[in-house]
Amino acid sequence: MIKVGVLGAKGKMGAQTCLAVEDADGLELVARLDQGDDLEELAKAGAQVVVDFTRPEVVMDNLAWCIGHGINAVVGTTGFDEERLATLRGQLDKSPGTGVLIAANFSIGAVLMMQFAAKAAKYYESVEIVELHHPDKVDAPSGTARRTAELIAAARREAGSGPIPDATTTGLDGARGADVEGIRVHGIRLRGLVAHQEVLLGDVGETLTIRHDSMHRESFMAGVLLGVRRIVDTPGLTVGLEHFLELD
Ligand SMILES: NC(=O)C1=CN([C@@H]2O[C@H](COP(=O)(O)OP(=O)(O)OC[C@H]3O[C@@H](n4cnc5c(N)ncnc54)[C@H](OP(=O)(O)O)[C@@H]3O)[C@@H](O)[C@H]2O)C=CC1
Ligand SMILES: O=C(O)C1=N[C@H](C(=O)O)C[C@H](O)C1
Repeated sequence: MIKVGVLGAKGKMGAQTCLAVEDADGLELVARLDQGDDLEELAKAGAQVVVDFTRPEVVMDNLAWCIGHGINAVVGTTGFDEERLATLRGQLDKSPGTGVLIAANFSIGAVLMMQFAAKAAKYYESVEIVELHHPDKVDAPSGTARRTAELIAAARREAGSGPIPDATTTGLDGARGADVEGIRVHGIRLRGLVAHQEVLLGDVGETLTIRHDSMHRESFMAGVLLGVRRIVDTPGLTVGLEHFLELD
């Protein structure tokens, strides 16, 4: 049995994760912590893996504590950039044997959407991302959109693609979305939505749209459970659930 603790257990994703872990073979839910709870409870409960679905502003402190205590972590919380990842690598170097998985999105379909978009990106002159979420989301752009843009930008750099055409010289602030490594990302917040994303690619005479929709938070749970099962044998930092899916 793998002993699992959940951070952010009263939140939307944390609560769903507790249900999934309780139902899963080979996993035991030993701690549910939320805002104001003492992280020491995780150690007292013997947690081997902590799943973090909290907030971008607290996740780094949570991870420093987990790594310092040699507890593996599966992280869905957003807000990761290269600087944060480098900090984690440095902490993990001092705690050999401990593993951390950072996954912008645990839905298998969303992982595929990101991979397909990165693969398609070099064939099209234009590419933009539209992410659509529930209005209670605190961060924008979404972690998924940011990661998708980074993957697309890397693929285009590798292929030697030119700049994306855009003749805009005047406009209102925000009208062309956020710029993530040269890729435009647009955010929609709408009651009724959960988590959705479109990657639009265009070239002369044609467009390709790659869209993924999470209609329920259960869509993330297969990926979370896979992450929990794999991270106990995967020391160091893993960025992206694709590394635990045999995609090639
Ligand atoms: N990777 C993925 O597949 C997915 C990632 N996410 C990401 O996960 C994160 C959480 O999303 P969601 O569940 O919707 O958000 P919620 O706001 O519903 O839940 C977050 C929970 O964490 C609690 N919390 C805040 N600070 C701490 C702390 N220091 N220790 C423990 N708990 C704390 C919050 O309490 P309080 O409300 O009192 O602050 C709240 O209960 C977001 O960053 C979101 O983008 C979401 C869906 C899928
Ligand atoms: O806050 C959410 O809901 C989600 N957050 C993640 C993100 O920012 O990409 C994953 C998914 O989009 C749902």
